[in-house]
Amino acid sequence: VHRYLNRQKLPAGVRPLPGPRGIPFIGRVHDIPENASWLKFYEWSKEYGAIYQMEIFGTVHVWISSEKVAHDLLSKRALIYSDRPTIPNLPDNRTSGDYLALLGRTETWKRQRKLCNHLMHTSALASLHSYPTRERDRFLYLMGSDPSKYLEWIEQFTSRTVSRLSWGTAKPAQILRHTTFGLLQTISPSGALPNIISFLQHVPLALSPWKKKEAARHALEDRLFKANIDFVRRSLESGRGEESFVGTFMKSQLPAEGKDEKERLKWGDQEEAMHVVGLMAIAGALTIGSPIQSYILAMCHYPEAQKALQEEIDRVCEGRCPQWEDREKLPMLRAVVKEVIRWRPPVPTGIPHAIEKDDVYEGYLIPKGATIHALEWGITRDEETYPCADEFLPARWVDPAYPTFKEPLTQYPNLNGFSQFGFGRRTCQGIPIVEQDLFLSMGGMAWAFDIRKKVDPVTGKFIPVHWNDYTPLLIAKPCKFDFDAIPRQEGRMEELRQMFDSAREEEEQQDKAIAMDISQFEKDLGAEKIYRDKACEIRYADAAAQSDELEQTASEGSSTPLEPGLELGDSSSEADTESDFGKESLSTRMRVVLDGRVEKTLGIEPVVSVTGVPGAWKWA
Ligand code: HEM
Repeated sequence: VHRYLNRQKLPAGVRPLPGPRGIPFIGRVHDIPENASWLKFYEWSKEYGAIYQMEIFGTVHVWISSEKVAHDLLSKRALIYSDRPTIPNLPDNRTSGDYLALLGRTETWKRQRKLCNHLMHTSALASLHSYPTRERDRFLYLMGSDPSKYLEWIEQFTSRTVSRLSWGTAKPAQILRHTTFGLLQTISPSGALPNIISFLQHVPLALSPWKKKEAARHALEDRLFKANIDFVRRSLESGRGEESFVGTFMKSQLPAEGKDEKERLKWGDQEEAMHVVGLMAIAGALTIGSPIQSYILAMCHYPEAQKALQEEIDRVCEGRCPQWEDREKLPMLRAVVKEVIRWRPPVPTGIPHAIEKDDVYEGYLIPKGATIHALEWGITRDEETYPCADEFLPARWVDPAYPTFKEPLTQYPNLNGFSQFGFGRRTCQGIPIVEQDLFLSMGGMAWAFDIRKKVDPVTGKFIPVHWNDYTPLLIAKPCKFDFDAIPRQEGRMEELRQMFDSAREEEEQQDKAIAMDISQFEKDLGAEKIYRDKACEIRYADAAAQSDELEQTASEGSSTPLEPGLELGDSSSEADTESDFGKESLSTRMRVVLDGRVEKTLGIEPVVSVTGVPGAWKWA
């Protein structure tokens, strides 16, 4: 009926957009695959064109697979294309002010966007950039110690870095991971049924498993953000705290001589800053792991690209690990960063916009209220802009033979204005963080390791690595695969260990000055999860110190002494990664090993008593 009435209203010469015809009422929901839906949307673009529409449960969805069309509409006509659709599983997303990226085009959104921009530029680029470097140093050593746990190390790297940037401490990182991956499920089309069958949003709380789960998750997130704000306030009062986004906000609120009162209060109140910084932390914890994982996947399939990158790093850095200050001299590293994002877009279906008024584009009607998707996957497959689009080809950014080449190479390629960060007034505000985290982590891995497919010890052949199996949520990440990360030179692990130790010492010094107490969250996640981060660190540091001994004991079989340290149950090592979120089976097995004997098998309670407050851990 909706379609029929709309057709009656079309002015002369205006047609509805082409697209796959749907079944009455449900539309086209039946043949959207649960996995890699972007491939299906892209396939339809081949049939119906760079802009087409389809209906799902009465809502018109418009899919755009061309950068030009996306710019024509989302950037040039931003006045009417900058709203966000309602997310059925989070129906107050447009008004509540909790998540800036999901807010409708309201005054709250405008104010929050300005604050986010202000915080990013006043603090991230100035004094905070030692955090990503320190966390990168820590990450490289953990990767080298046990590459099979790469998902855990990457998630620790991204969530710890963004926690430190946001609140000046890495302590909230584990809980942030937990609440953030829950939010991703809440908002993803394939994460919760009401997002597809939208009338399910009207099921009352008492009967809706999705609403109950989201309410519990949100309550935990709220407590975490309040505790973080409280910690930053105490840090500032004590004069011993570290720099952070929230710290920058609080300082801007302080009255000072000569400071105009209107200027002082223009960024909104503390509650609002809490949500803006919270969203920045959520975005950082959610997204940056995707390209880091895709980098490893690319290196498994393109060893020659890895060689070219290593050649540049070795030549420019003369044997040392690349630093952020080297960026002008490392165009190939910047090209690899950009190409990873193009090759495997982290947000392949884009974050949808909503249109506020009927519009006509090249004779086609785009109806008011439609959900508009810039299909990032499709945009990156455009052969005119990206010849051999399916290939991982960093040279396209630094070789004049390709259409994407741009000079000067001291500045380009970079991520500013890249289609993969969206369009118009809603473009991503996290690019400075993304650029730095990826430059440091990918550059560090290329310097430290040869990444390659694992060799099967029986057949002597490479174990196959998938080409394009990705997780189905809004932020897509490669499904787990096996690979080797082999230190490139003798002594490199020792160098990594020293970098790790110095990062850890620095953090311990900071914690000694003032540490955040996260014990109030033990009952929410279990102490094991919260403190695992610290425990892994100690275990791996100890393990490396005795690497010779370890090699020996491994060859001697099970009767040999165990190495000292804290052992975590196998399933716990990845229990909090995105793919495992929501599974209730948390391993609580922890063993303390001293003098080669199991001293104690610990559950949640004893762990607390052994570790004490985080930061006060002492290995006896
Ligand atoms: C690889 C990492 C990332 C990718 C690929 C990415 C991509 C995107 C995309 C596609 C959008 C939607 C743009 C649109 O609607 O047109 C977006 C929005 C946003 N991103 Fe990112 N992002 C990343 C990391 C980050 C980080 C680390 C932050 C931290 C500050 C961040 C903050 C934001 C914000 C605040 C918005 C919402 C802007 C608005 O709605 O007004 N992003 N991002």
